Amino acid sequence: MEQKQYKRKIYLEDKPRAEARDEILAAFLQTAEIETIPVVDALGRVTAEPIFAHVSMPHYHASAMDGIAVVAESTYQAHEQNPLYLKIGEQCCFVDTGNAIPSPFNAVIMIEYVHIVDDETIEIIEPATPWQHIRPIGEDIVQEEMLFSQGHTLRPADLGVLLAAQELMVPVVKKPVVAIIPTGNELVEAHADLSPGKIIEFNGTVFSGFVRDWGGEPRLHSIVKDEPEKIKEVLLKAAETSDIIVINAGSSAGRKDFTVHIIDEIGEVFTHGVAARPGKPVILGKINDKIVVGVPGYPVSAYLALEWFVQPLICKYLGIPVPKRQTVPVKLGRRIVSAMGAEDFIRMNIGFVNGQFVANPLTRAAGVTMSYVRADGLLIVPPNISGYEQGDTAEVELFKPLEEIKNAIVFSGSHDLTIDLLSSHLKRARTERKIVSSHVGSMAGIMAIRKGEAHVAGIHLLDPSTKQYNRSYVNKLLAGQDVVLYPFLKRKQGWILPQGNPLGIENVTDLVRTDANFVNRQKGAGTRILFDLLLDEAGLTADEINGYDREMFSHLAVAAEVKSDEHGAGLGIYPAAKAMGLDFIPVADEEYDLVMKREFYESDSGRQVIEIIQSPAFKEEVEKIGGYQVVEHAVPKRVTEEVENEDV
Ligand SMILES: Nc1nc2c(c(=O)[nH]1)N[C@H]1C(S)=C(S)[C@@H](COP(=O)(O)OP(=O)(O)OC[C@H]3O[C@@H](n4cnc5c(N)ncnc54)[C@H](O)[C@@H]3O)O[C@H]1N2
Ligand code: MOO
Repeated sequence: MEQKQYKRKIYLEDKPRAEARDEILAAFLQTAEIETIPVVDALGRVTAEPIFAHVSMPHYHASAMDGIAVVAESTYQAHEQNPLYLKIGEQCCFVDTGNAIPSPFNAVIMIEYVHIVDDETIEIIEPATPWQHIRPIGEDIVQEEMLFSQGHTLRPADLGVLLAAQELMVPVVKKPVVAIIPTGNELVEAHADLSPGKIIEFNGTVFSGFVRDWGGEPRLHSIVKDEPEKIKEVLLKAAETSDIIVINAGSSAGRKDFTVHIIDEIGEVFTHGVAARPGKPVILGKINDKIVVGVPGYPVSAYLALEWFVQPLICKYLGIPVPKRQTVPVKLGRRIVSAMGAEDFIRMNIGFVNGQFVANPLTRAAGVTMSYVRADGLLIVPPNISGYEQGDTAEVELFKPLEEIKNAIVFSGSHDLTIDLLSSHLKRARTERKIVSSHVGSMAGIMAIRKGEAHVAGIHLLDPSTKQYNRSYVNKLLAGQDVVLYPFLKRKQGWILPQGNPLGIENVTDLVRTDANFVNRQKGAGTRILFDLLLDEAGLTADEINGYDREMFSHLAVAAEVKSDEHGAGLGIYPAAKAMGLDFIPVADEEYDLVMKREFYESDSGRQVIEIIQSPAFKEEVEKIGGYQVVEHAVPKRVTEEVENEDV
């Protein structure tokens, strides 16, 4: 088949998000269909009509207590000094909670206040009032009463009410069918063999989850190749069989991004590009009166665009308001820059430190799904401001319950595998506490403690002048603060080398001798400081090292680089080498310690962290990783006292 040539679309619009949304909402004319389904299947569904009770509850006068049923008026003389004797079966009868009250009785006396004299007689010393301890007909639900109006989302207790009122079937709004079409020649199924350029298709599954959560019925199409005729065919089919169409990727300016042209050809395009980042290259249009939402390929952009445009469509169809997230004011731990003219959606970590919520941005790259997965909330920077200064207060939409955020232990500084282990041990201990960590490096971790933005920081900073780890930095940067430096781990730092060490590298001089392609760490990283010290000790300079300027931000990234290069070499921790199947030659024992404010250290959370660290189970697991040793019987030292005595 001959393929039509489409011109690349280079410039996108910057339409305000609300305007773009209102346009498609106005054009979305699907009338909701109604279906009548069994109540037992109706959880989360939206009522399509008002629902009235078929029967009352209770539908008879029922005893509310275990006891005896009496005629109230016949008990009025009963008194402590004047006990009244009633004949069982004639003047009273036994009833249990829920039993029907036989005629002519009209009150129940609880069994605790009844003295059973013999098989035929009971004695009471207090009168009963009419209808006491009786649930009259319709106490709960009256026949013909309106139980729910239309547009009500059914919750578990609502289903109980419907069954109790003998409403067995319930008319609900049919779930709008949302076609989800992943496109792209590069996409493969998750089980496929991977080669560079191949991308696992996962957006479709994420979209399906969102659609289901919002009350729609997802229909996930198999991967469609970047062939205009094929895409056209699938879109036209979807327009016949679904209420809303979502097409993924091909929304931008790439050579194969022709979705917009296709929609334009077989339908109408309202919008191509909204003033929001990420998520800008959205396409909104319609095909045969069905709204089509073209969401960008990058996952985070896609999730956001789906929430902006598909959720409101589903809610409109169901006749319910778009749910809003709870918001909370937070202090910003970092400066946030935002381009004017567009909204910025920034995923944030939020912690509760020193009585206030502190939030830090996660990466803003739209391809990093973990930034969405890890986020506690979303900061939406309006289009008319250029960002916030560090320390400013801003409102953040919450992804999680506030309580969960309040219970989080905010971990900053340099990340280490063992912190994830610590986190999982906290979970195993079934506490409500958990660790949220932002990996900012040792120096920034100390600063976070200083500014009261983190509870604990992991640090490994070698002081070249003293050749000691951590202490001098804490003394200097946290002078005058009541903090604890907790010796935590010794971890092996060493040369990370290709398998079999083809260049025969054993020390820093060998790097120069063999002209190896060194992979460095970023400035401020503990490993970088160690490397500089090794250079210095060997009397070498940075410009003698091939690759000194090639900076990676993690041990694993260094190992990954070394793995891809026969002549590569890096410095890092053993587990990174092990993870990539590389050789490792130990160079030094690095001290990875924890810094925390004394207030935290002495709090329940702090104590629990220390308890776990000192537990044999934790130590064993850490040491099993290899290259680690937990500092035995680590006793916290009072840094403050030393600080006070030191000239800093
Ligand atoms: N020259 C320009 N290039 C790009 C622009 C631009 O304005 N000018 N915009 C960038 C932005 S912003 C975004 S967002 C993306 C949007 O790209 P497309 O919608 O055209 O999508 P693709 O290029 O096909 O894919 C991008 C990327 O997304 C991932 N992806 C795609 N589909 C899936 C899927 N089903 N499951 C998982 N992941 C998926 C994948 O990593 C793709 O590489 O364009 C920028 N470029
Ligand atoms: O704006 Mo794109 O949507 O950053 O990722």
